[in-house]
Amino acid sequence: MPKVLISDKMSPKAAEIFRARGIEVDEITGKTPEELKAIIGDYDGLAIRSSTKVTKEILEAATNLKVIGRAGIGVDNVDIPAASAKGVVVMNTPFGNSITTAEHAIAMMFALARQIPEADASTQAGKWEKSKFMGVEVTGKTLGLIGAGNIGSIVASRALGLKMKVVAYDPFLTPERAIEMGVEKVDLDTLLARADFITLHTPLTDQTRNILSAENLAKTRKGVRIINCARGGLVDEDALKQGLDSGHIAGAALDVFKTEPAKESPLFGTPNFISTPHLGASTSEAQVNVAIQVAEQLSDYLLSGGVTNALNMPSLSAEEAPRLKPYMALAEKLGSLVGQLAHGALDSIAIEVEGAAAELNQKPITGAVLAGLMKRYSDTVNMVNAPFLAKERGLDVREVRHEREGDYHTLVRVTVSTDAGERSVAGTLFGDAKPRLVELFGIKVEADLAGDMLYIVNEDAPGFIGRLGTTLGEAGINIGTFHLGRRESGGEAILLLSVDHEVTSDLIARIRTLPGVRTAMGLGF
Ligand SMILES: NC(=O)C1=CN([C@@H]2O[C@H](COP(=O)(O)OP(=O)(O)OC[C@H]3O[C@@H](n4cnc5c(N)ncnc54)[C@H](O)[C@@H]3O)[C@@H](O)[C@H]2O)C=CC1
Ligand SMILES: O=C(O)CCC(=O)C(=O)O
Repeated sequence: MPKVLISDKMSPKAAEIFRARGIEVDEITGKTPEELKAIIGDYDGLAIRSSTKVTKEILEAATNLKVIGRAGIGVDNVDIPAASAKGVVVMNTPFGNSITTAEHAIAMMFALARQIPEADASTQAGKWEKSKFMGVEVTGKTLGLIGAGNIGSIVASRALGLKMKVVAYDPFLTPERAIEMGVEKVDLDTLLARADFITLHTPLTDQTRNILSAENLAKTRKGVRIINCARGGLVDEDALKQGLDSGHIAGAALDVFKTEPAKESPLFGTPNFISTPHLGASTSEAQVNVAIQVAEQLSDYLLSGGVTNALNMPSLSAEEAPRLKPYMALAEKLGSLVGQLAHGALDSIAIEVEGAAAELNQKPITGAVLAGLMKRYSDTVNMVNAPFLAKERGLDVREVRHEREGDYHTLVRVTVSTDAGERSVAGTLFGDAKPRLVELFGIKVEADLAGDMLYIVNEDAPGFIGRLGTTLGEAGINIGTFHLGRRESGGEAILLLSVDHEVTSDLIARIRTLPGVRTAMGLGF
């Protein structure tokens, strides 16, 4: 039974779902990195929010971990390259808290426009400072949206409903989508120059880090109000403080900080500065949404291989997963076979699917072929990290789809190019589930690829099989299955034998001395 750890505070719905789906679950929150490292090795899945930092060190200790699920959007607390390299799938729940976070940004905008937190504190202190708090209307004002994705577009729609004008800076926003959203697409400098309110909704990346730098803040209009409910690090906090102190910036609202938890900051106590402790996603609705989604996604992956919202591998629905399972087994075997048989430095690989296989999602098949192929380079390779490993090695991967059926109703063919030439193998599924090799280097052969095998290329001549049988018998090797293929009578023949014992180098050396043998090697599946 798979085991999942919930390491951040999450709606009880998550644990309920795991248990209902037959997954053992522990809820252990508030652990230090050292404490987490000590226990993570027990778990197949990890469900987190933003407090748990899944670093390379944690991943190194996570010897059984297969999947990490972020109940939320931002995954900057997960070392995704390290997870990918380890073959751990990383998923998020990209929509469950978007409305809630957009509403928080709008709430912050109103709080700034009417100085609600300060007016509240003053009133409750018995001051009744009616003339001190003069607000501004948002109607007719320009909202500058930096990042027009899921949350940004919800913020835009709410702002348009409030009769604001919305200008958006997002390099990936198409003109058509901008029209559909009812916003004006502008460049960053134009946004900075025109916006009365600026709200940030981008992930933290190398391109967005410090996007509101001192230099960019200086380009804003006097009296601008700034809201960040996305990620700390998007705004230069020192420059923001200076802008507030000088009066150039009329107000700033931060839900997120460069360092969290932000227990101290030069901004604290600054007039017209308001903050919340990363509450963007904190509504009961959003927390139930993300808890349900993360638990369903992790369960699907652990129980059936279904992949939804993964950031480091292609999606695969829970319905598709069982159909693809035998193909992945076939693909992995073909990748492994071609990896064991190919000589020289790998240059490129083509993965072709034909007939029924062409109706399926090809990415998982490709991942499985690459995992089989890369097994000879790494013990920890799987279909998640194999594409990354292949890329790292500069391997050119090509996917080809032929809808027509050939000799078989379904076929997967793998062709590798090395500096020694091209090698191709192909396999099918018998009875829709049994992987079977049907072609090896252009020669038709039918074989199961399982356990220890002997691969021999010889001249097709009478007496050879007898001599081989004697050699194997003398070595105490029992033959399980025997498969023969040849180009033409008297030409080159290929023998694939499954044997009950590991094929030693001594045995290979003896087989190579038999007359007519061109190649002999052991294979393992
Ligand atoms: N405060 C909180 O509790 C929460 C914060 N967030 C944060 O909000 C961020 C946005 O979430 P979504 O809208 O769902 O993500 P999304 O991926 O749908 O949208 C992000 C947008 O940023 C744009 N973008 C990327 N690089 C950019 C750049 N250099 N300049 C301008 N735009 C750029 C993208 O094109 C995309 O349209 C998340 O990455 C997360 O960090 C999300 C949920 C809760
Ligand atoms: O889980 C949370 O409270 C934070 C949410 C968040 O920042 C996100 O989803 O990116």
